[in-house]
Formats: sequence, C-alpha cells, structure tokens
Amino acid sequence: MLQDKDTTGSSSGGWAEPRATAVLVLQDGTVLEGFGIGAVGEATGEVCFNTAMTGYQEILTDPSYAGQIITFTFPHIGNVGTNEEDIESVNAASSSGVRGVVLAATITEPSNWRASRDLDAWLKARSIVGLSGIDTRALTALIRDKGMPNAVIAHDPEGQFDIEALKAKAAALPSMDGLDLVPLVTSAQRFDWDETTWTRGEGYGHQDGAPKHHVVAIDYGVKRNILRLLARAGCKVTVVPATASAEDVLALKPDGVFLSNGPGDPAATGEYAVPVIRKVLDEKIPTFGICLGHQMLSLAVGAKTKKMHQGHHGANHPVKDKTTGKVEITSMNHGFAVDPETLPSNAVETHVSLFDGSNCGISLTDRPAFSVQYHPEASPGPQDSHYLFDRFVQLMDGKKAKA
Ligand SMILES: NC(=O)CC[C@H](N)C(=O)O
Repeated sequence: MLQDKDTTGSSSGGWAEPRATAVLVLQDGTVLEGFGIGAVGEATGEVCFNTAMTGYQEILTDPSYAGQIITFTFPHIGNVGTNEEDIESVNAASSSGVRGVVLAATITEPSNWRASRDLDAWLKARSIVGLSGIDTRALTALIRDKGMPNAVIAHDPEGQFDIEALKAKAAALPSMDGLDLVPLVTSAQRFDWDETTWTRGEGYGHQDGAPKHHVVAIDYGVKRNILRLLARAGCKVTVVPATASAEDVLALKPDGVFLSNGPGDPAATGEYAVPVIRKVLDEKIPTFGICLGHQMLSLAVGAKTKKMHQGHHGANHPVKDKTTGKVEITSMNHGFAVDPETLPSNAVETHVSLFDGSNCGISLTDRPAFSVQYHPEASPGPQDSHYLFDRFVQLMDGKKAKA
C-alpha cells in the first residue's frame, strides 16, 4: 500500500490512488510499492535493516554494504542532506557499495549548515536506486521473521514494471552465503594515508610530526574514519589492495598490520586473504582486525564463520569487553559471525554482544593479534579516539621494546 499523497501530478483532484514509481520485489514474491528516489533503473541485493538514527551518509558509503539493499528503520532519513566530507569509501569503485535504499518518509528539504546537496540528488549521482513511502516497520518485522531476503528494487518515473519478471529475477539471485564481494570495492593500487580526525571550523586534519609506527592496512573495503584514527594514533599508514601478497606486505616492513572491514562472505574472501594473514602472524607482527578483518583473523587461526539470521546493522548494539567487564554501545554492520565454539585454544573470546551473545572479538595468546566484530571508529562517543586503537599502538610499542 502506498502511504503518501499523490505526487504523480494526477489531474483527478488528488483522490486517485497514486501510481507507484518504485517497487521492491522480494525473493518470496512479496511486492512493496512506493515512490522512486535516487537513480532510475533496477538493482539487486540482500535486504537488511539498519536501526541507526543518524549517520545515513556514512552508512550509504560504507563499502561493507556492497551487494545489499538497506531499509532504514528510522523513518526520517535525508533531513540534514549530504555533504562532500562524510564519505566513508576511499575510492570511486566503492561507490558501488550499497545497491539500493528503502525509506519510510519522503525526503524533505535538507536543513543543515554542512549540507551541499539533498539526499535524492546525491543518491542519483551515486547510482543508488531508492524507494520511499512504504511501511518499513512491516518490512523489518518480515526480515526478523524470515531472515534477510534477496530482492530487486526498481525505479521508473513512468511506473511501468513487469512484476512477474522482477519476481523471477529476485528468486534467481544467489545467496550472500559464499559470495566474495571484496574485489568490487578494494583499491586498485597502494596509497599512503595521513588524514586525521575532524574538528569544527577546521575540517579534517593532517598528521604533523614524525609518525611512531608504520601500519600496513589491507583494504577489503576500508572506511576512511578507521584510517583517520590510525593516523591520529601516530601511525604512518600504507593502504594495500586485498590482492597484495604476503611478500608485498612484508616488503613494506610494517610495525603493524591492519585488517579492514568489507562486504560479502568472509569464508569466500578468506580463500586468498587467510594465507597472507597466516604469514603475517608467523612473523609475529602486531595485527588488528575490524569486522570482516575480525572474521578473517578468526578464519586464519582455524575458526569458522556462519551466516546470521538478520545480522546486526545499527548504532546501538551493546558489546561487553570481557577483559574489563565494561559495556560499550557500538556501531555494527555484519551479516556473518564467528562461531565461538570453533575458536582454537590460542584464541580467547574478548568481546560478546549483549543482544544475542554472539562473538564480537578475539585476542590470540601466542601472537600479538586481536580483532573486533564492531566498528569502534563509528561507535557513539568521542569520534577522535578509541581504546582499541591505543591497544594496537601498545602492541607495536611492546614489539619494538623487545627488539
Ligand atoms: N562491516 C563488515 O566488515 C561486514 C563483514 C561481513 N561482510 C559481514 O557481513 O558479516
């Protein structure tokens, strides 16, 4: 059912049923009709719901969402427009992150001093197909009942849809289970990063003074704010593509290796990433992983990952650090999880989700390596530092002190 007023310019006095200009067709044949926003055309992906109330631009530019369509549970998305700065992907290829977006309310005029473009035009420029005006609460409830469905989202200003063909297309899409999507978003070339965090009136800063440690960040779909926090913590950062070999990484003589977040099934990406990570671990190089990086560090020590029913996507996920007993409200975006039952004896579970008890972090006992499932660089709280980045620096300090 359409839930908004007639915006189609119908001359029938406004009483006619407004024509749908976008549809979301799920793999089970469910058809949701709404108003088209963003790019015109069709996109396919797995539908997940995100519960964050702010940060939609960062979410929509997170390369970890490649191959997915996001439905926001917060109804008013777009009110503060978009700007040129709050983009998380590091390269143009990463604009092919999220494929589609589903909103409850119509996008309003942007109201924010930093806004340079309204969300609708911005979505169009980034080729993201969108739909607004549906009951996103019902869609979220459906995902909670049945798991994340594959779907086709289609936007046509003329409202011409071949629903049967879209149903067939949605039903034929491959499951996210087994998909390696990192090649869609990783950087093609190595590059250096020295941008630090944002301050009002000054924007993003740049590293000043000699960096203390050299970190090689393997880019499976890295987010800018992770790189900024590494730079701010005093690291010279070299970002390498996901296809870099262990020799490429070791030739850079890193004091530490960072394993980034990224899209798709970790087990599929692990096929080429795991051998590289194992060699880095053999060299006893301090290693820190976030999200997909956490899953791949776990795979590298022999643990297994599994697909989740609905995943965790939002900014209010409580996570307990078992080493300190402290609970942190975190930002998350994952549809796979490490099975803690499969962790070997040299991997200790350090963090757990207080929503469902799922694994959210490990630390190795025989190597200077640890990782977390959540996004510390995007979690509520001070945006320019996080204790896990300090922990990584301490590991690198310790390694140097021993040498
Ligand atoms: N944010 C991420 O790195 C996501 C990791 C992985 N693609 C998952 O869905 O679980």
